[in-house]
Amino acid sequence: MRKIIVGSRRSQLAMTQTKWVIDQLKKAGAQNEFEIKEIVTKGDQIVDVQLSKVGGKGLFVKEIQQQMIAGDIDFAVHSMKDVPAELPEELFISCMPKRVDARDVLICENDYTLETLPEGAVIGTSSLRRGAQMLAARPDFEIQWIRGNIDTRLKKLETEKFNAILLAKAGLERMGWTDRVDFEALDADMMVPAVGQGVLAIESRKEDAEVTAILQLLHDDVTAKAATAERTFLKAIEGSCHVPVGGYATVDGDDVTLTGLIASVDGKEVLRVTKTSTDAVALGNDVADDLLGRGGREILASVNA
Ligand SMILES: NCc1[nH]cc(CCC(=O)O)c1CC(=O)O
Repeated sequence: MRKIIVGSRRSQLAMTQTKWVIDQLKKAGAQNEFEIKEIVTKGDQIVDVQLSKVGGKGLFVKEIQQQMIAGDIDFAVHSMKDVPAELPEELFISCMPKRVDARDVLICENDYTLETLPEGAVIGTSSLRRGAQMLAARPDFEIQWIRGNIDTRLKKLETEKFNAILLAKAGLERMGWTDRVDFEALDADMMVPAVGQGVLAIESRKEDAEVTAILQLLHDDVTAKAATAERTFLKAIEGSCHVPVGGYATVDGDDVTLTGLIASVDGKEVLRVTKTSTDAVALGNDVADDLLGRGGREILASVNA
């Protein structure tokens, strides 16, 4: 029986996700031996810089992809959110396990809530999307950049000037920390989640039929349909990580409903479009076209200028 080598970033979240996938594969009947190979990516080495300024999310996956193409690892578990729209020719997302809660959460100091946070409260986030939507709801807030893994950010809430921080609920859940911290889940209408948030994307080589078959054990079609709509949307607007962009799809029977969002960094302009279709790809493109036509193009141009 072939031993499967699984590449993983060294971060706590990445290792937890990778171990979870291996565990689930075994529970679903995979007989193989799995070995985790830790990979330290450029993205992991850079701290305290706003990520969009140093090359963006792709930093976390590029080196993993290179090792996969070279055959040094057989698959890797990514947060879908961190996977760029375009993959290398040799690779594909062969499995998306069932999505967890896609919403963002607000974690406040001193038992504050979104309602009771004082005027001018300092909110920590590393996401332009979260910052812009927060400012749209509460223009008096001050957004401050915060980086580091989830644990580091939670510590910074205690030790630094932040009154609250914003995180993905999925990260807290996967770490098993939903009991450790008090959080307020933000409605997806008020805070449109990031494309792919809450989804795990397992990447492998297209030609590796054996690994593809094993990973199918965990694949969830509903999740894949929603992720397809969201990622088609993201690709169609050619959104970079320099622009606040969100996309969130839900599936009900054959229907997919997608909300796309483009906002200015200061949250003064927020464009949102929601549409439903049975065709996830057509829907992603349709929502993108609509948003671009309604002023999204101008926002993107002004940020990229
Ligand atoms: N940007 C980092 C990142 N990448 C994936 C998650 C966890 C959420 C997910 O899997 O979608 C997080 C943490 C966060 O955004 O709070």
